[in-house]
Amino acid sequence: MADLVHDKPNGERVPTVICDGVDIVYRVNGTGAGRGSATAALNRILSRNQAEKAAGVRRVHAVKNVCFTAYKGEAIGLIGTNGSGKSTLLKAVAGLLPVENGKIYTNGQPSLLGVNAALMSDLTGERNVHLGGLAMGMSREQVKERYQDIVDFSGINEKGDFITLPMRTYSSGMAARLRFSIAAAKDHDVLLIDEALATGDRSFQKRSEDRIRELRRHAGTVFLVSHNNNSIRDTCDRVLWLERGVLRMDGPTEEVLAEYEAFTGGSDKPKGTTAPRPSPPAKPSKQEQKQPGAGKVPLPS
Ligand SMILES: Nc1ncnc2c1ncn2[C@@H]1O[C@H](COP(=O)(O)OP(=O)(O)OP(=O)(O)O)[C@@H](O)[C@H]1O
Repeated sequence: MADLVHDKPNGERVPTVICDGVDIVYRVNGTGAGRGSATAALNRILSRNQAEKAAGVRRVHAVKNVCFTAYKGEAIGLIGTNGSGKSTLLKAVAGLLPVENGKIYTNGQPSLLGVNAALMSDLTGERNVHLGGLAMGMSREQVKERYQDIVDFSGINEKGDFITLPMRTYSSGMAARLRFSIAAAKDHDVLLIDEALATGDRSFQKRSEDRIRELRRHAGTVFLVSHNNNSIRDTCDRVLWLERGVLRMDGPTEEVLAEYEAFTGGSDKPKGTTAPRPSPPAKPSKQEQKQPGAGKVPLPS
């Protein structure tokens, strides 16, 4: 990953993430074919692809030739039906997955906040706030200073003194709220949020959305993966729509959501899931037209 320029005094938009022709491929071992030393010997003389085939490695091409540029101050929604590559792309931007082809450039440190982000279930919420804060790069003093705000934001203590109980006693929603609150306590250069808003009650979602807006004001870039189109509407001004690993559309939230909702019939499942149907034509947005490679790409059949 390369570092980009930090600030432009002439008011030009500052890029924070550039994805340039990114392909991401998972390799799944143990899908049945050859084993043992004969295979190992064969692997040495075959090309990588042939060797993987011989060893029973299945390739899952999760993200295909994705190009976009994100700028400081943007909140970008990532949408698409199940298995379309949203989480995979987010992990790659966070630097947690290698790319097969292409490049990802980031300006500043990306932080991935997933609902599965690891906190220690045997430790109390309080300890997790401290450890989580340190793990995100806050100093001890900063964590101490922000501790009460984090707990208040999470709402964990609204129904009793839960913060001093081990996290294994929390409901999944409570745990997800605490994770979000810890991550949101810091100003991030690039904050990547995977479904965090899907958990928690409406008032917590509202607080989270407000906090995302605040993070944007502090000049970061926020990516939000969500199946909740209303959260995307309330939070994001730009949306990337991935379908079967391909960037299908990149543009203003309303334009992209309108096409997406026509495609899915308003829900997250494409209409007529029993038989494949041709997708409706979607116009590239003005923004897409300006950004090479960020336009609509035909889906593979
Ligand atoms: N660890 C993995 N190993 C192999 N294949 C994987 C792995 N993780 C994801 N995939 C595959 O990659 C593709 C994209 O998955 P991904 O989780 O990125 O989709 P998604 O859009 O985030 O889905 P969802 O909306 O259901 O969370 C899917 O085909 C999935 O089966």
